[in-house]
Amino acid sequence: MITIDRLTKRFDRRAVLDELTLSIAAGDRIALIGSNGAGKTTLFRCLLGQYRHDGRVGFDGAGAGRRDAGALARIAFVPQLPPPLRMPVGELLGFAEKGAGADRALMQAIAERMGIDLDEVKKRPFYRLSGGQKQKILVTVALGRNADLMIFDEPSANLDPAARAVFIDLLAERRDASMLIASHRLEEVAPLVNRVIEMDRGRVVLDDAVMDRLKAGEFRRAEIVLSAPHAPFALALSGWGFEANGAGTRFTGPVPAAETFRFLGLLARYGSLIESLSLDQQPERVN
Ligand SMILES: Nc1ncnc2c1ncn2[C@@H]1O[C@H](COP(=O)(O)OP(=O)(O)OP(=O)(O)O)[C@@H](O)[C@H]1O
Repeated sequence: MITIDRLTKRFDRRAVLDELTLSIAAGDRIALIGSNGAGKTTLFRCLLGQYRHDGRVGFDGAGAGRRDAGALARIAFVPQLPPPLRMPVGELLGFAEKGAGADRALMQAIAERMGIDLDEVKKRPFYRLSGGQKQKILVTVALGRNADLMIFDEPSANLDPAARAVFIDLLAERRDASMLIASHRLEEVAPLVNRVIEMDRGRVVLDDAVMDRLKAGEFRRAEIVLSAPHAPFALALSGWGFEANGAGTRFTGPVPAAETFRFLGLLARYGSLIESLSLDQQPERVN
């Protein structure tokens, strides 16, 4: 669907994307991870034709390097920072409907589930809404139509926990859609994706089509060594059925293969305590 070939973007001569090469196929549901400043947003902006760049971005193999309006219209994008739109929300929804083929009834239903009343906010200028309300409207617009690819840049950052859970459900209901989701909460988006791409300093450092390989009923054996005992960590791991040594510094146990990312997401919270971690590559069956 999209082929990115040696994409380089410089700001003030500094390469923020550095010969990045990647292809995205229909049906890919990608979690894009990487530390602050890794280049995720810049990649999206290049994909969407908002930045000039070196290298090529091709859609559907048609004239690599060319992006016509038609190709871009097939992408729904929810930015990390909502644009400062002065137009009333009702007008924005009208544009989505008439200009981008969004379905009014579907948007209404999505907004309701996200916990925002469209009738109540339709007269208000978009930029006057709260951060979470803006995000809910942008998600409503993005999910209110049948885009070929949905790109979300930290979509749940401003959402309250209830809306975040609904948002994840809404995405899970679109199992067949292609998605590219930048998130610092891998554990949250892991159940939605079939591919994880990690960026570091403008390059792809990991590209793993993992989830489809993971079969229900397979486990990986993990061993974690801490620099010091830590009661909250021990409690969290006991919930996963892990055993601890007497000193409370070495933990071993099974990780359901399909939950690998959720498990690693949990460990990430205790990163500074972890001295070593091993996770068997070969899944084993536990009866
Ligand atoms: N318009 C710009 N002008 C100059 N530098 C920029 C511009 N936009 C981004 N950068 C720089 O490019 C680098 C990558 O930024 P980018 O927003 O793509 O990172 P990111 O991976 O999305 O980060 P985060 O996880 O914090 O959202 C950063 O060092 C940032 O300061």
